[in-house]
Amino acid sequence: EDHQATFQEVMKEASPFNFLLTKVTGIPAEFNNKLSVHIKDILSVEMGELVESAQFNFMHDIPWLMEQYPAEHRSKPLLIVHGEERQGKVTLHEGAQNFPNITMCQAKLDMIYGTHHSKMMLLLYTNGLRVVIHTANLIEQDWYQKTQGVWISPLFPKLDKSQMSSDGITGDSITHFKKDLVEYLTMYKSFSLLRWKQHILQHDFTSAKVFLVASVPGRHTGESKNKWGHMKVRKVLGKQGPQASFVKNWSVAGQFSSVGSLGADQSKYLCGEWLQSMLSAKGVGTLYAAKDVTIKTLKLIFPSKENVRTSLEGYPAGASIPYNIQNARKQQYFHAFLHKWKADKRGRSRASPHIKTYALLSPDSKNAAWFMVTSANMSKAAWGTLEKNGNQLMIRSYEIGVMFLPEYFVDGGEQFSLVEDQSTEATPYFPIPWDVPLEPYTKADRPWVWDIPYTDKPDSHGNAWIPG
Ligand SMILES: CNc1ccc(C(=O)O)c(C(=O)O)c1
Repeated sequence: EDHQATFQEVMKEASPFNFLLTKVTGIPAEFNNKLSVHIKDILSVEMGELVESAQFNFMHDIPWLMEQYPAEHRSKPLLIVHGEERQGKVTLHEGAQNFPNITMCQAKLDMIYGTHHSKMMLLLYTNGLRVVIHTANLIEQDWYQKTQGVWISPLFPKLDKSQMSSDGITGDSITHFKKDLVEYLTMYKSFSLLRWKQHILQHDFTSAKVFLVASVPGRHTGESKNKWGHMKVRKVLGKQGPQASFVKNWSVAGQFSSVGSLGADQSKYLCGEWLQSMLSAKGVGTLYAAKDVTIKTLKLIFPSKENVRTSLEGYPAGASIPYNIQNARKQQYFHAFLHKWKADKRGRSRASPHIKTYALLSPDSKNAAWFMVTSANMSKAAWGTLEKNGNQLMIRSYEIGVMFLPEYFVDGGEQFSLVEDQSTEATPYFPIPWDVPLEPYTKADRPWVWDIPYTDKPDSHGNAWIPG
């Protein structure tokens, strides 16, 4: 229907998961009315009267970003948290020079090839604080015709002084979201984020039902090894995840928009380390030994060349899917796990995915034991790689995401339904972005690779792709 859902209606419908997709230009209105938001909705006065905000991201078009705030919010203090250096930093500061309300925070990138990839908004209102964790850069192109994910926290009310304790963290939830977010911000060792750490400490996060899954650059050892990247996932799933007996022959789904170098064969990193964390469960360490992993155990969703060619943007969508031929050539084994991007249910099969999501799927793909939306692509830089005989987790980039576990939304909950009309009170429907069952690549399909030419078939705008 063409009725434009108000943002309050959208947020009501989104509860309790508050996991939405960005609106897409050029698809039928019904798909933009259902669990969809634009950045202007997130920053609107309807969400609260803004006092100040912080925008963590990889790419910031500051004049465009300022336009997304309503006029009455454009003079409020805004902290831009970025990882730009050298000329990139100069260009970013130039974009901010006309806005006296803007302060810059350059995240330290001590590990070579690391990026400040985290995408998060901290929104302080007169009546509380909200956290938004998402997957879109702060540039118009990322909010136009792509599939992007957005988690919008509940409004966290201010703690009154009596509830504050001098030591430790008050007003946290059983998922320790507040404590983990404070620890994440602390890792920046930045004075401007100290202010935001205080704001967070002063608010009541007891309604936060998600787990924070983040990455910070460094070589993490001891207890810190399990605080970040895929080892955080391993810890959460091992302690609070599904019962191993319940998910014995379930499959890990991984959906992402870029791929790093994963090593010479699957038994090393992909199945030997990363998947071992994703397959973790209560009761046993992990569900499968690397040698037992088959294409039934690991289902990866990554745009094929055809997905990109026929997308709303055409081949230029591929400029945001930086999988290079050098890595693709070295890891042909990876392509055996690949499935097409398909999102008919959400009207987004042609909205090229920039979202990154992960899940544990039942054998019939009708249920999930957990779901994650994050900035982290399929790479060692993002998730970390174990070194020193497994005693150290080396991470290059900042990443941030949230994980949904059923029992934190439904008492005794064990699974989410992925099929809306088969959901029940005990098995609530979780609005995943992509279609199930997943569709494997055909023999003719190839993963999108961004640095080779495609002149055989024109894209949806009649153009070829000839990288510079
Ligand atoms: C090297 N830089 C990037 C690589 C991949 C991505 C992605 O999210 O897929 C992004 C980004 O868009 O933040 C940057």
